[in-house]
Amino acid sequence: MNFPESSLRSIFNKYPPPANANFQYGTAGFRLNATKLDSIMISVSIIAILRSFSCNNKSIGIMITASHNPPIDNGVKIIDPNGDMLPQIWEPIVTELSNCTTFEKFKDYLKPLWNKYVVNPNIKASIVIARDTRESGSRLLNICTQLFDILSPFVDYKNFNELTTPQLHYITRCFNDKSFGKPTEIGYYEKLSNSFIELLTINGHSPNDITNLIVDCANGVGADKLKLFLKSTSSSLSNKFKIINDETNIPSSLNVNCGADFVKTNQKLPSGIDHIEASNDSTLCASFDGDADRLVCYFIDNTNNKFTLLDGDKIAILLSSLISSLINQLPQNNHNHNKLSIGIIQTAYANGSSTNFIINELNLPSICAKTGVKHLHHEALNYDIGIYFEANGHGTVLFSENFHNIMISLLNDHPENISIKSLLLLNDLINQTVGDAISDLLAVIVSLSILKKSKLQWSNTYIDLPNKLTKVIVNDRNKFITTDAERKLVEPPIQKDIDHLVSTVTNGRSFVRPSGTEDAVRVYAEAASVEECQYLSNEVSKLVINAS
Ligand SMILES: CC(=O)N[C@H]1[C@@H](OP(=O)(O)O)O[C@H](CO)[C@@H](O)[C@@H]1O
Ligand SMILES: [Mg+2]
Repeated sequence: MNFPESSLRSIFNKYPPPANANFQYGTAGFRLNATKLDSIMISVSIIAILRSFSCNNKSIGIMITASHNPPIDNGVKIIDPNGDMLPQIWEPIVTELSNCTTFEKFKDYLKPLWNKYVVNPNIKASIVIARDTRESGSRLLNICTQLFDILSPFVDYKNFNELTTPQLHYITRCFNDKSFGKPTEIGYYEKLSNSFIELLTINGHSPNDITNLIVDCANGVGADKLKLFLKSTSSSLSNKFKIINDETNIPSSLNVNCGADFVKTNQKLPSGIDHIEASNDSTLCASFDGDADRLVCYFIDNTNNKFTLLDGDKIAILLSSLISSLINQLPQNNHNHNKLSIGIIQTAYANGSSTNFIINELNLPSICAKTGVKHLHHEALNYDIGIYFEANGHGTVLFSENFHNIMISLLNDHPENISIKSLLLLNDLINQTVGDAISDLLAVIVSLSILKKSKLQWSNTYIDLPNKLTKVIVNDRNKFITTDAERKLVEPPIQKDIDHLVSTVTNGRSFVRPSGTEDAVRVYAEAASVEECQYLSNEVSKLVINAS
């Protein structure tokens, strides 16, 4: 009998769940007001231990963050051994355990799971844990480590303290696959730096001739980590970066009037960047979110004095253009690369113009996945090169083993070929586990350099259709049921009415779905003109309100 009942009872009683607990492990794990998370940390830590046992004692990650949410919130999510999200079948298990309000219920639910997975208690589970810079982070992390300490016969853990979310995803994967990289923060910087500098060099560039950058770090963990990255790499690179909103010592400033979500939602400069700076032809502005897994770029267009956003869709197109161009330049005497499949994964929130560009100009397949990066990631795994981005700036490029094998065999025959080498280096530069603001920004810089594109040319690749995203508060968002990658409503029965409204405007598109992270329903509308888009958005919102 190895179930550690008395240890669990003591920690459960120290951090009991509220009597009315109704928690849900959602799109981004648990995310709520930080004062409500104590008991959740216990459930998450135990499930992470069980998940490790169920994966032959591989290391599992626990990341404590609430990304772009306000400073008073926090959250926690579990990272699987290969660096991606906890598989969906485990989500209801974490949810159920977190909602056991008495120790008896908790024990009754947990014990069979424990007995199922902890079959060889002589081999320990392995956990890696980190947090962002939120004020509540160290207290919440300490609850997890208290649990690991009292369960020390069953679990080993390594506490990394502050990391960005993608750094912990990367490190979790490294713990389980030594060939992926060194499982340390320094190892992460080395991998990025070496591949970035070499990519520039072999393509005839140097860090001296890249664009100047102003990076808004949302006053979050990305600020400290970007500085450490720049310190660890060649000094001329740091001359190109101006880091702003880096006040990680003022936790109340996190994501306030700054960061990727603020810039994307408000379509304006964050605080800390003035209009003149952002108008400078030789400067590109970028924003991370609070845990540095999202990136958006932007500038003021001098030709019309307008704020110009380069969002996740534009980043996906830029990276796809580079990858397509490198693939087209591969040596022709070996046809293996014709077998490489490339897919671009978007969600319904991708601007219609970007989808048209992918299909008609890049001649690549565009796949629509459900909202939430785990869905996009999953789809991207179906391709040799799977490029996925949410419009809000979360995304990455996944390179398959087949891709790697083909490149290595091509390199054998053509050891000096720059396109082959560049593709292999991109595989190292771009975080293979999850969207990563630092890595994505470096990939953007490299793409602009190699493709010899200015930010204006990048922005003019295609012109976004006017679009509007609205939040509608309803009594019960769970009444809204969707199908077709969330593009159509099954319930309530208003899809026909939405279709009719869409048909009354030029190039119209609109869909309604319940948010997975907020208690609201989201209405998206796009059309050929701002007026038609506004009209469509208003009318569909009215339908939603009347139907709820
Ligand atoms: C329209 C939108 O931006 N939705 C966001 C938001 O999800 P919702 O389910 O829409 O609340 O938060 C998710 C987690 O951060 C992110 O993956 C997603 O893109
Ligand atoms: Mg984030």
